[in-house]
Parts: sequence; C-alpha cells; structure tokens
Amino acid sequence: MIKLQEALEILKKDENFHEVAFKKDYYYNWEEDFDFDQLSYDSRNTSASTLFFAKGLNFKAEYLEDLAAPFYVSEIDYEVDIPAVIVSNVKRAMSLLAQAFYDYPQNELKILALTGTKGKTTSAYFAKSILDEMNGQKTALLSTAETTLDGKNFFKSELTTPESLDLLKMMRQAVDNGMTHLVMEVSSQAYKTERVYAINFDVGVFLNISPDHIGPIEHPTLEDYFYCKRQLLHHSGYFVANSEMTHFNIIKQELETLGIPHAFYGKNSENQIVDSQAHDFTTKGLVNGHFDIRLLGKFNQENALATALATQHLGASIAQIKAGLAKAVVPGRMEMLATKDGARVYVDYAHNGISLKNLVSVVEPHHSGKIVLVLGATGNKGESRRKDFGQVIEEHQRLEVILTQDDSNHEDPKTIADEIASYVTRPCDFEADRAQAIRLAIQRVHDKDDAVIIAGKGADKFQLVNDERVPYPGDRAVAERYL
Ligand SMILES: CC(=O)N[C@H]1[C@@H](OP(=O)(O)OP(=O)(O)OC[C@H]2O[C@@H](n3ccc(=O)[nH]c3=O)[C@H](O)[C@@H]2O)O[C@H](CO)[C@@H](O)[C@@H]1O[C@H](C)C(=O)N[C@@H](C)C(=O)N[C@H](CCC(=O)O)C(=O)O
Ligand SMILES: Nc1ncnc2c1ncn2[C@@H]1O[C@H](COP(=O)(O)OP(=O)(O)OP(=O)(O)O)[C@@H](O)[C@H]1O
Repeated sequence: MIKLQEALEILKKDENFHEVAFKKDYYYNWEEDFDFDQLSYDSRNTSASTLFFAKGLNFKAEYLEDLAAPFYVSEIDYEVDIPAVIVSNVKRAMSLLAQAFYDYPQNELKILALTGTKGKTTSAYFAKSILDEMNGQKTALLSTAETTLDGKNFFKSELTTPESLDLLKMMRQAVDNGMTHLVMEVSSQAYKTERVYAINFDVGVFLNISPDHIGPIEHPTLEDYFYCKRQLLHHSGYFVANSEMTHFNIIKQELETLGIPHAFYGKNSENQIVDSQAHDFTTKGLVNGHFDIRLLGKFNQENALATALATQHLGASIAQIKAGLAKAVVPGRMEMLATKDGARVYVDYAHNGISLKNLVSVVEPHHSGKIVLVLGATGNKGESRRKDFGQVIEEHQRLEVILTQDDSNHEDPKTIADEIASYVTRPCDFEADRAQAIRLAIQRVHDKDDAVIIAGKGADKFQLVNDERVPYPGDRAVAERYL
C-alpha cells in the first residue's frame, strides 16, 4: 500500500520530482490523496488502484490510452487524460516507491550481494549453502540460474537482478515466508538501470572484472561496466574483494577513503589459499581451515574463499562454512557425468572467452586422450565473444570442436559459427541442432582418458530464437540421453 501524498513526498525528498502534469497544467502540490494497492510497469497488468510507471526504451504512448490506472509516473508528459507524476529518473522513482510500498523488506533480511564478471552464480550457491547451515534453510536466493523465496520452490527469473518493483516484491515475499537471509547477484546492468537504487546490503562481494557485457544494449565501454559494478561498494556495510583483480587499486582506494570495513583475498592479502588440490583446499587468514568442494578448478576455490569471508561476517562458523561448501552444487556449473565406458562429460555455463579458457584449462590436465568441445555463441549480443572463443580454441590445439547453436536469436547460427571458426586455423565441425551436436560429441569419446565439454547453456532450458524462448531440455538432460 502507498498513498499518493507519501509517494510525492518521497520523490521530492530525492530531488526527483518535477511536477504533477494534468490537462496542460502543472502542480507542485496535488490536493487529493489516493490509496494505491498495486505498482506496475506493464499497462496490461493494471487496475483502478494501480500506480503505473511508464518506462523503458520500447515504451509507447499508446500503452496509456486505455490504462486502468488513475495516475502514472514518467519522465515524459504524454498529455493523456490522467495526471502524470513527472520525474527526472523513473527507474529511481520505481525503486524508492517500491521500497515504501513493500515497507522496506530489505531491512528485515540480512543480504549478501555478489558482483563480478564471473562466478556470481557459483558463489551465490556456495553462500546459500553455508547460510542454510547457519539459519536452518532460511536463505532466499536471487540468481541467474534460479530464484527461491522460500527455500523449497525454485524458478528461473527473466533477469539476473530483477526490476526494482519485482525485486522489492520478492524481498517482501521472502520475509513473509520466514526467510532471514537473502543471497543475490547484482549485475552491472542493475546499477546502470537503477534496479537497486538506494538499497543497502549487509555484505557486498566483488569477485573479478574482465571485458564483457559491452555492446549497444549493455555498456558503452569497459570503464562504464566497471564503474557500475563498483557502485555495490558504496551500498555495502562490509565488502569482500579479490586483491588479484584488474584495477584492484581503485577498489582499495575507494574502500579506504570511504571508511567501509572490508576483507581482501588473494595474493598479497591476508586471506589466501595456501594449498589447492582437485577437490579440496586449505586457507589462512580470517577464514582458516581445510575445505572440501565439489566443483573443480582453482577459481571455484577462490569463489568459495570469497563467500566464506562474506558469510563469516554474517555469523557463519568455520564448521558451518565447511559443511556448506562440502554440500554445495550449482546447476549447470561444472557438472560432471560419465558415459558407460567411463569417458567424462562436463556441462558448464562458460559462455565468454575467459570462462571458456578457464574451463578448458581445468579439464585438460585430467584427460590425456581426446577432448571434444561443443560450443556456440549468442546472437545479437556479446558479439566480441566469437573472436575470444576462436582464440581459446586456437590456443588449445587438442580440442576437437563441434560448433552449434546457443541463443542465436535473430542471427543465423551458421554465420555465428563461421565467425568463431575464422579465428581458428584447423577445421571445426558444425551442427545447428544443439542436441545432435551433443550426441555426435559423445559418440566420439571412448574411455576415461577422453572428455566432452559442453559449454555455454549450463542449466538453461530454452534456446532464444527470434526473441522467443523456445523450450530446450538443457545440456545435462540431453547428454544423459546419450551416455
Ligand atoms: C536496459 C534494461 O534494463 N532493460 C530491461 C528493461 O527494459 P526497458 O526498461 O528498456 O523496458 P522495455 O523492455 O523497453 O519495455 C518498455 C516497457 O513497456 C511496457 N509495456 C509493454 C507492452 C505493453 O503493452 N504495455 C507496457 O506497458 C513494458 O512492461 C516495459 O516496462 O526492462 C525489461 C523488463 O521490464 C527487461 O526485459 C529489459 O532487459 C533487457 C532486454 C535485458 O535482457 N537486459 C540484460 C542486458 C540484463 O539486464 N542483464 C543483466 C545480467 C548481466 C550479467 O550477466 O551480468 C541482468 O541483471 O539480468
Ligand atoms: N572466479 C571465476 N573466475 C573465472 N571464471 C569463473 C569464475 N567462477 C566461475 N567461472 C566460470 O564462469 C562461468 C560462469 O560462472 P557463474 O555462472 O558462476 O558466473 P556468473 O558471474 O554468474 O556469470 P554470468 O554473469 O555470465 O551469468 C562458469 O561456468 C565457470 O566456467
């Protein structure tokens, strides 16, 4: 519930309010009050008591023509028959009003927020697993892979970090469901588009930064991408950061200048991994101990150390961290299957150059025989990944490659594949049907020295084609058919 007068006060206080515009006149004060029992940014989902937000690149004035809602909030006066609350920034207005509407649920949860180019989802699952040990399964999760607001029902969200109206609603549901903690991924886009405007987190974690998400609909430059991610630091009560990441210096400067309590991990910091084996590792520093982990790869051990530091700050003991990490599995991240002859099949979400390189480097030492890679690249976004993939394939001459479809959207998968292959000096095969590509790859491996790597979609159960999510069983489910 929110009253019109309360909403106007909030917007004025934030210096976001211009005026109420109605029938070509402007009002600083609007005399009547009104009770709203719904907030919405979709005209198709409004009623006579909805406060509607007109926002977005693809918003059309015609959506306001038959609107059921009595008021709308907007940066533009569309001069329709209902009063418009005109603001400088509609997405900031959405976040602030949603916080008030849902009665500030963020204050009733301990929130751990993760950002970074790679490892957010993995670390989110590690953190949830540890916190669940501590609070008896009362950790809500908002991640790219899955969302849960009660710890029992899981669903896939459209966005990694939801629009503020959805985010605050989900936080309120989590509180109502008895959740005490929330682990969430905060994407750079969330800051760029004000989805988390004026929301503070108990702990923030910054895992790493590398060029990604740079393109027409995301960030214009790496600088902008990095700046957006760094906003998490300004909204965290305690911050954990990787001392080995590129441009670490500015993170250190910012934290120290702003006086934000923090812990660093990695080389030249007090928190380090001192011994690393395939399935376990030892740390020293604030988190001191020996930990078992189900996911291969040193980078996953780094993700684990980051989340151990963050959850420790929220009260987790070393025993709870150990138990949580030992149990944690992450859908579509480094899932390992075996064929009846013992060859291994790795399903992993690696869908940019750096994570593909890491994935291949983790798998290679365990397999002296044949390694077949099944891979595609997305259409109409992340175009630079094609060159990066080609270069990784070129650097790893042992890989036999079957290029295929991966969310090709409006582009032709063959054209995308040809672009990847143009950076490779040996032939790559092409099979447009991803399930067939997986079948062909599995047919080519014979024993435990051999492996198939299926990279890109992880646990996703759709293919994005012409803006539609076409159902797809998922890489693991497809691979299981042919083992
Ligand atoms: C830049 C941005 O924030 N984009 C998101 C945003 O779009 P937008 O605000 O520009 O809105 P729009 O899609 O142009 O639509 C216009 C508005 O008209 C409304 N509408 C539409 C039809 C109608 O009849 N009536 C009506 O009112 C719609 O509800 C919408 O509010 O709001 C939409 C939902 O309301 C999102 O689908 C969209 O995500 C875009 C497409 C997207 O995929 N973004 C990616 C890049 C993203 O944010 N990714 C990050 C993860 C990155 C990472 O992995 O690190 C994420 O957090 O998910
Ligand atoms: N710390 C890390 N450094 C480098 N690569 C990593 C790291 N953690 C995970 N990866 C790789 O990146 C891939 C994506 O991991 P994950 O889904 O956890 O990251 P994410 O940040 O949520 O990714 P995205 O934003 O692309 O959805 C994994 O499949 C793994 O191969």
